[in-house]
Amino acid sequence: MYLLKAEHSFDSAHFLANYNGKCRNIHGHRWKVIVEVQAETLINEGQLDGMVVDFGDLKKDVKEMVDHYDHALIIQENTMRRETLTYLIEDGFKIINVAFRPTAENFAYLFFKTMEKRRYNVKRTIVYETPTNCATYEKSEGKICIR
Ligand SMILES: Nc1nc2c(c(=O)[nH]1)N=C([C@H](O)[C@H](O)COP(=O)(O)OP(=O)(O)OP(=O)(O)O)CN2
Ligand SMILES: [Zn+2]
Repeated sequence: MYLLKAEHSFDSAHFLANYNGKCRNIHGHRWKVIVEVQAETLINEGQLDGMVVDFGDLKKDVKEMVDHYDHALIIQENTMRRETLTYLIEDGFKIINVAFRPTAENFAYLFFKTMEKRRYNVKRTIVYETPTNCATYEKSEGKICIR
């Protein structure tokens, strides 16, 4: 099995609503995202001969995906007063509403699914929220139950 990795980072702020601790406050991270794609065989012709996928294409797609969140305030829907949100938007802040709690786990899942939609055979995605905290999402091996 061949495994390729691409990595990109973005800076953004978030907060965890209904969290009993310091992370309930708006705070920022440099999020590091690692995407691993896999293949059993290599392409054996043309420009991509000997490759799973061109690193350049993979890196470009990972960058494009994460750049959307760069220098934004990421807010879970309905966790901020409508007026506050309106003022922030009116004052020109980059706000991204998400339907999920913005945890490393949920971002790992989101990035996994996004890369799958882009037709990559994704093995796993890893999201570092801090240099030492990361969450991984990976396809679990299908279990066959024989009775
Ligand atoms: N399983 C998860 N737990 C937490 C998440 C998460 O995404 N998944 N996120 C947070 C907060 O966003 C927080 O920013 C990170 O927590 P923490 O480890 O406290 O980060 P610090 O680097 O600030 O820790 P210090 O050791 O105090 O420096 C919380 N939990
Ligand atoms: Zn955080």
